[in-house]
Amino acid sequence: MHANILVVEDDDINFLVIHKILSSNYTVERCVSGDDCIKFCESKTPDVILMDVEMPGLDGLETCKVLKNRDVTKDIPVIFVTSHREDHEQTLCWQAGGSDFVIKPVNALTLLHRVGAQVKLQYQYKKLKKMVFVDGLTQVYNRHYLTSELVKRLSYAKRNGTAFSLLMADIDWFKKYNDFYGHLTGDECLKQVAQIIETNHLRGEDAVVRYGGEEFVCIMPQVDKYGLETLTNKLKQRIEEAYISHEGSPFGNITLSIGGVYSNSVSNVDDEKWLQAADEQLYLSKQSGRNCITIKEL
Ligand SMILES: Nc1nc2c(ncn2[C@@H]2O[C@H](COP(=O)(O)OP(=O)(O)OP(=O)(O)O)[C@@H](O)[C@H]2O)c(=O)[nH]1
Repeated sequence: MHANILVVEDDDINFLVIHKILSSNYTVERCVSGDDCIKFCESKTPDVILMDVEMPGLDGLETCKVLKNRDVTKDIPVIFVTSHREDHEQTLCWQAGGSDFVIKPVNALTLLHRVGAQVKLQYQYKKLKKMVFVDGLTQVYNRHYLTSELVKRLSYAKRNGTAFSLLMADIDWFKKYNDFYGHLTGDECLKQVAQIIETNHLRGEDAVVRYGGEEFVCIMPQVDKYGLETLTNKLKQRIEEAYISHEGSPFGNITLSIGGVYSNSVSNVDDEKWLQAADEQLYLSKQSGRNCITIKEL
């Protein structure tokens, strides 16, 4: 099972030993301090972290506590690497939120088994999460995901003073499409549209959600007004260029009406307000004749 392992270790020799043991089974990356590790996890999500307990600056226990307090990193299992064997030291590892620990000097087989167990658990956890949060027909996220993620993502953007955008897109005249082509072809059309929307979002942190029958929501952390305008225009164009024939529509092909809201520096973390504002913009697009985009600042 392939996985990315982050080793947080300030000592070169210790790192080389761990790297030698793990690198034939996993991709191994390194951070040399607690702060380095926290920064690393803001842009990447390792499957498992191997954390040295004793490091200058933020030690391994404190670093683990920070990771466990953040929504985006709290589910990454942390295995401590410690030279302490005392009961009290072991208790501290569990209390900091560690999933396991190995004693230095590390035994190669023990390390491989401990890491392997966490990788397997993480793989099963991700699979289960996908089943709960992914829409069966289109394979994009479902509404449960939006309910659980949107507030978290908005809070994160507010804490960091970053931009955020959200768009709501609805297929035009879709009832007529179903009436003309039948429900099964309608399902295929939904799958194709979902695919086009998803490939329009290349950043891993963007998320595409099937919000209703023929309605999709995209959440886009760190996307400002300019980014939202670019992405929505590109999406409208991509749907048009897919030329999905729609005899019941005055446009002759499948089109989208799009409503978008953005904040260049998030202050409002009320998810309902964001969705309602995007819905209002979508309504304006429908009112303006469909196949168009309406955007507003929140
Ligand atoms: N094939 C298929 N159709 C669906 C699914 N979910 C919802 N729909 C259909 O989507 C259609 C939505 O119709 P309306 O809400 O009237 O919207 P519309 O016809 O797209 O009209 P406008 O949005 O005003 O342009 C209904 O006919 C639903 O039955 C689905 O999973 N599969």
